[in-house]
Amino acid sequence: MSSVLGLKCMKCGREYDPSATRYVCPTCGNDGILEVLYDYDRIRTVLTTEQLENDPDLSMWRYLALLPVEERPPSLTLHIGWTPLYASKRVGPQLGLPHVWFKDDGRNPTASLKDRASAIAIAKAAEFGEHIITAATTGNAGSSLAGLAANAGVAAYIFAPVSAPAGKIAQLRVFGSHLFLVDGNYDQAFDLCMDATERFGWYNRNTAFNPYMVEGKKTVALEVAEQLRFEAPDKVIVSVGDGCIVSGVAKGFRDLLTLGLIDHVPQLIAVQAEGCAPIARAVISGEPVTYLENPTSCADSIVAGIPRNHLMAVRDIRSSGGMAVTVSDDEIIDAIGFLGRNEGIFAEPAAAASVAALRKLADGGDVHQEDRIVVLITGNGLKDVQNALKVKGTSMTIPPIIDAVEQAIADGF
Ligand SMILES: Cc1ncc(COP(=O)(O)O)c(C=O)c1O
Ligand SMILES: N[C@@H](CCOP(=O)(O)O)C(=O)O
Repeated sequence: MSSVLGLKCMKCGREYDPSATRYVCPTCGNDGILEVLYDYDRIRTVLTTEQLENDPDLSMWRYLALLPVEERPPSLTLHIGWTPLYASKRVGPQLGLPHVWFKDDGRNPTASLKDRASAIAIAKAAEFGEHIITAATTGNAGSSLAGLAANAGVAAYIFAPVSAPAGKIAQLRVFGSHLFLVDGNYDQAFDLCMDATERFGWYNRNTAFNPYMVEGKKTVALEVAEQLRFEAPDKVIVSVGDGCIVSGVAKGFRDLLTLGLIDHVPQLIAVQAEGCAPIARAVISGEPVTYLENPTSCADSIVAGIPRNHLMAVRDIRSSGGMAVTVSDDEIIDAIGFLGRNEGIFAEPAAAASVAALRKLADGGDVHQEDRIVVLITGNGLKDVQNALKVKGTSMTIPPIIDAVEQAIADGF
């Protein structure tokens, strides 16, 4: 049985019955993003540390009591969540930070954190009796929905910019989605997807518009807390595009605080690329978000000039006592190699942006030796090999002759 009490508009505060309202606040429109309200008194009786310790289900569904679904969708058998939280072996120590962890969400079935939200989309579509689900995407949300839809046996209609990285487009094709490659950017693909949804009546997974996506994304925070034995970290570094993951992380920690399972919400450090930083700039300046018409960055996943969840994201970053950082494309590419060769973790550019931020914060004295810091690795590097190849590695081309190897080694290779 779901513990959802209702949906509350973050703008006007009106509350709605989830059986009558599916998406945004009917009064405030698209700015009226709805937040899911829970019966925490009931959840407190079923979600305890003892219950979790004895739960053999090592996936996101171990937190079912804190999710807005009736049941784990029987049709969805892919393993989602409970991704590794690695204590940093060399990156943290090299930066003078002995307490750093990487949460490797690239280990999800379609290789990004987005699977957590898509799983909830599959579950809600089943509850509503919908068989076609749609999403706009820079590549990850769409390939995630496509993969999970293929597993669950429902259809996915996806709108992605034609410039999306080849690995993500390959996933979208392989998973059999109905793929519209939009000759425009992500923001335009989003608007088109919304128009199409209205015309064709599909179930809409789109960020912010669908109030349940944040709930799926929050499971990453629930896992981090449990993996740290409910000693919440001091800081969590999150790369930000539309601002839905960062709000999910905030919601997850807030839920645990309300349940008395942790004693504080970590400071959220939002990271954006210099070429697309509307949320970061708003957090830094204290001004409202200004949209960008031509955002650019190699970190395609966080290129959202019109961040759809900005109101909630800015609120959540500020109320956590957090901050925002911007990083350049060069710093991002460099961070892919820094993380890869020091930890053996392969991050796509948007995910490596968090590592670039950690480095910048350490260099600037904005994080400290005693800080317990979790860095979210939100997507796997194999999704974007073209950018990964910009990392300077140690390779040389040789003829297939042993003497060539000997010579190379003698030369110090
Ligand atoms: C790998 C990766 N990192 C970070 C983000 C940013 O998430 P959000 O758009 O919810 O801020 C995304 C997608 O949006 C992503 O795919
Ligand atoms: N960058 C995102 C855009 C939308 O993601 P969502 O999960 O917030 O809908 C992507 O990965 O496609």
